[in-house]
Amino acid sequence: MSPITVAVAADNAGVALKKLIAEQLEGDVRVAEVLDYGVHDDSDDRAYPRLGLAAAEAVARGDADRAVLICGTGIGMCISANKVDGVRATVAHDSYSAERSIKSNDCQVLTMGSRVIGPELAKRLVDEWLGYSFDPSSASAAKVAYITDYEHQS
Ligand SMILES: O=C(CO)[C@H](O)COP(=O)(O)O
Repeated sequence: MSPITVAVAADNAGVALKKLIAEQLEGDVRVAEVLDYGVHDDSDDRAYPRLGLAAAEAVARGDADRAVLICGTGIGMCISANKVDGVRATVAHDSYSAERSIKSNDCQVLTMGSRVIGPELAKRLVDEWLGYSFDPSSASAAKVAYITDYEHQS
């Protein structure tokens, strides 16, 4: 896989973890570029959908290949990102879910909760997650296509 562009975003609950994840991504040879959609410090109290939607829209436009979004639980970021056409987002705080989010579901967006997961585990999951890719010839592809078809109907 050639190096990819990863968007990151967080609300003020997740900004400290986002900084750690962004630093790790910037030092990873599998990542060509990190696009940071904010917030940049915890005095910025913009609500999570504003940040998460901006990053998810970057994925939908093709400006980013993937995104890592962080709030207190990861849930609000996940709900927000999934509202953007063509974006599949998941909360994952364990290795197996992070893996299957790519291999089964072709998710472009991983969300995590800074109040749920510790920084070292979060960094490890992101490292593993970068190593997975979706196989469009797999049996999972038709299942994901069903979701995309539904999205295009509405
Ligand atoms: O975790 C969040 C949303 O899922 C966010 O960081 C905090 O949201 P709040 O509990 O509504 O303030």
